[in-house]
Amino acid sequence: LSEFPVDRIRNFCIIAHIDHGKSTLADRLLEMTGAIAKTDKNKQVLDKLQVERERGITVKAQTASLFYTHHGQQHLLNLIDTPGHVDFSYEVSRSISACQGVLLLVDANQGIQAQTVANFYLAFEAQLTIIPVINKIDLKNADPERVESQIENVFDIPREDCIRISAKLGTNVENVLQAVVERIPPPTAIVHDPFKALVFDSNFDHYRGIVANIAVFAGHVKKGDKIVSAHLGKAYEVNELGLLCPQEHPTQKLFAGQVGYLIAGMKEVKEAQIGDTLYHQDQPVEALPGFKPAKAMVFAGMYPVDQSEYPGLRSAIERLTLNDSSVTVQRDSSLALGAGWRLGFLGLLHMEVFNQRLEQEYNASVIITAPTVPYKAVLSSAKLIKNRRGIQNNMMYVDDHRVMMKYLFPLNEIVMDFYDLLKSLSSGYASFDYENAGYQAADLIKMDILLNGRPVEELTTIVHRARAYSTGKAICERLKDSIPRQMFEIAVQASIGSKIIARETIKAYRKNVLAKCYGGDITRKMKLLKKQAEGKKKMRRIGNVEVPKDVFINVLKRKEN
Ligand SMILES: Nc1nc2c(ncn2[C@@H]2O[C@H](COP(=O)(O)OP(=O)(O)OP(=O)(O)O)[C@@H](O)[C@H]2O)c(=O)[nH]1
Repeated sequence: LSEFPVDRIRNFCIIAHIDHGKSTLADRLLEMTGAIAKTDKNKQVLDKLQVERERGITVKAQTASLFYTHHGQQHLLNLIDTPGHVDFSYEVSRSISACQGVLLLVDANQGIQAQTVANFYLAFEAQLTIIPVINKIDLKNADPERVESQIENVFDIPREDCIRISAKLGTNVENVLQAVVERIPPPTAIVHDPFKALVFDSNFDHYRGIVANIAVFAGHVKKGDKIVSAHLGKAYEVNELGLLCPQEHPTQKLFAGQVGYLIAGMKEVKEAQIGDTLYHQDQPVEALPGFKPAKAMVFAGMYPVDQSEYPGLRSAIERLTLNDSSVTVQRDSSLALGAGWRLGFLGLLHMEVFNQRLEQEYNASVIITAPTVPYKAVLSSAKLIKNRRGIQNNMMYVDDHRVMMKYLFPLNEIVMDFYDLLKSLSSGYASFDYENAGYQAADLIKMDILLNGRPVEELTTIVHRARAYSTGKAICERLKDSIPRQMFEIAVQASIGSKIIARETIKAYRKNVLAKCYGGDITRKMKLLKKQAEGKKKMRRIGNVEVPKDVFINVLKRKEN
């Protein structure tokens, strides 16, 4: 690929509420531009991570360069697929910074939802061209008329701008490609200026070191060039670069306006900061503004199951945070668990996904403590919504049937399971998004959970005084259900200071794994014992009690009717 005329380049992403069909539309766009073969097996091709495939959600933004001929002229369209879940909105804002336009995708049946609004404002504030696309018009209950009215009401975009499609069947998807070329402006990149690129994503490859995804804002870069990263001022030689189609496609050069990948002998995670600027060694440029650091909302301790695994886990966490820079990491240590880290996440799903990626991509086994939210402490010594200490702030009608309400909530009330509950109470109709509203004074106390008298650090929580008894009781009951019976009786207690406020008992029981091996087959015996020992690795010892490690998260999820 030689230099591509900048006026025939378009950088865009698809933004939408979760499940409105971004990844499916991306599949169709890839097929129609020949980036991937057209088969019925193309399902969410850009969702490459194992966790994405298992959960059916997009976690990481992915990039693909597509070639599309419009009025006889070849255009280069750089598509960035973005995640829809509220916990991953940081990825959305990063993607947007490399684009000039967005496809705002709305489900023809569900209409505008919480993340549709949040993502719209991200794009709107960045002054991008917004193309409204109404998806799933093939559904029996599709009501594109109504969704167009919502788009007019809420976003002030004329209904004539909307494109009605079915990403699943491919209906009208060609019109989307045309609109991308016709409505979105090309990047304002200048090919003759000195090279300047934004690192908008990076990941660690076991064989090649750090692979940075870059958007070239000016000039060009080629193999063998000496480049500098503005953040550390360190120089590197470019070993490889190319386009993402969506597979890596090595090229000789990358030019202004293009988006691609670059490998330049960066070995350490801190060398490829997301938001960093790259330039030629002999032609320094002013660094780009970079990104606002993501604000962690949920914190949890993370420890190796065995302290000997500490160094391995440290490098796994470092490499994974390179690919997910919204996670904050601080070293921490605990009497019971040894050396570890305190990690900050954007939400609970984010934390679970991070944990799963550590296990799947880095083969790491970790103990994660119960998540907490930040509190500011002063030391001296209605439904669902009323239950969660919510205060209504404002309300706006999206159309006759839908209302958007804003509430002020204590973060700890919504972090664990509010989203799941809201969904089930409203049969899936309600949707939810949040932003930080600052600290507020509240009557909070510290509650400990004890197993046979030993406090379980990971389950210590801060609760509202009025809710201490019911929460303590519920946690004890859930612990009783989730801790397997052991050879002795276990007392499960909740306490405030020295006062016990709830108690459950787990009866004794002996699990003899050898019971089924009648005779003396020693290898079989060893196998079973080894299996049991491996099972125990997933356990954490508190005093003499073995606790399965997933208990720590599950126990704190509330179940309300
Ligand atoms: N009937 C119908 N179903 C569709 C259409 N487009 C997508 N879907 C379905 O909607 C579901 C969600 O689609 P995805 O493409 O995974 O949605 P997404 O917005 O990428 O979801 P996240 O990446 O998790 O945010 C899948 O089951 C798709 O098959 C469509 O045009 N018609």
